[in-house]
Amino acid sequence: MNTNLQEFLNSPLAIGGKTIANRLVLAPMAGLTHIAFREVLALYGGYGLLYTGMAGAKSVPHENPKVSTVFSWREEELEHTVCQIFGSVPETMAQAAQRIEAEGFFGVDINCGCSARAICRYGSGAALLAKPDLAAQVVRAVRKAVNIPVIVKFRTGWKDDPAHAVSMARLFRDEGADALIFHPRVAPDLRTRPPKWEYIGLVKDAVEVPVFGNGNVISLDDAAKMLSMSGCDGVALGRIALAQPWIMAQWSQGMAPALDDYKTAGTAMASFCAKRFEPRTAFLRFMKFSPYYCANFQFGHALHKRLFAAKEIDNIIPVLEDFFQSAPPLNKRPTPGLFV
Ligand SMILES: Cc1cc2nc3c(=O)[nH]c(=O)nc-3n(C[C@H](O)[C@H](O)[C@H](O)COP(=O)(O)O)c2cc1C
Repeated sequence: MNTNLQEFLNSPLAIGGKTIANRLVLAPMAGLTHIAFREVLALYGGYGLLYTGMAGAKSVPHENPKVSTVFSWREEELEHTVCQIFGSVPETMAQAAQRIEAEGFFGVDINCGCSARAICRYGSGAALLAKPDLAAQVVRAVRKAVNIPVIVKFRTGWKDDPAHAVSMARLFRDEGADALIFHPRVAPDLRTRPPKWEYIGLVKDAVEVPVFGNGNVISLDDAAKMLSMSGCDGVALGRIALAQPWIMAQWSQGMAPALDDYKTAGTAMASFCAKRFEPRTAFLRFMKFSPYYCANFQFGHALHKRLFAAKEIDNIIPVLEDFFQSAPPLNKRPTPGLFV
């Protein structure tokens, strides 16, 4: 373990009027970074910030946290959890941000990166990168509405043009964003081509607010390379945190995972999904997590099939118990076909 890197990851960082204790952040992932998965992460710790999945700004003011699968939390995680919203109407985004502040979240994040058709169709997510004036109005309205940190997560844009990313970063900063998470891929590219980490340095150099780099960081070497290439202030981890929920504790605190941790993470995810969601939703949420988790194992495809065939959340733990009987061999890096 590189002690300088570990020290850096554990160094505090000011975001707006608040400070995070550690530079590793869970990236938002819809249907995945929900209350149950964040409880799995909390078994290990090692992070500075957690994220919800994206929540529709229109529905946030009316959400009931007791039944919502997106807008729900544990009290003890609120102070280090950011709620991400998507939308394109400045007043609606501002109202959602006010509810998020009133509930006690660390901050609010504006989604300017999601390129799914269902989101972009209404001008939200990455569609805002094609409309800088509207994006500016959205960030301005949210900034005016709340005192908590405002973060913007965004991509390069719709073309492979780093100058556009730099100008959007300046625009977000000018409108009052306290930090940025930058995923240097063009919007139409889901995750097929590698992200261009060299663009992260351009964004970092353009603004004074903290910039978190994101995209394809799987190993500690990847994190070290992204940080040294770009000088960014921290790293946001998506899929690897799903596959290995201890990864942030491993990198920042030297936790050493054993095969038992793989079993514990899977069984904890199944029981926390069962505790938080209705049985059908619990099973679907577990199955959304399953490919990333199964990507850890040499026979991951077979495990994924067995979990799917289990059909109900209550049948998941017995499948996992059986799978771990034979000390399943691990992959060095997650299987690409599952880790999508
Ligand atoms: C299934 C899935 C859902 C995602 N949902 C969101 C989302 O709700 N909001 C967002 O800003 N990014 C979302 N992302 C993008 C991730 O936050 C992250 O930018 C991307 O996965 C690249 O990081 P990684 O290589 O560390 O996974 C999602 C990614 C995945 C795989």
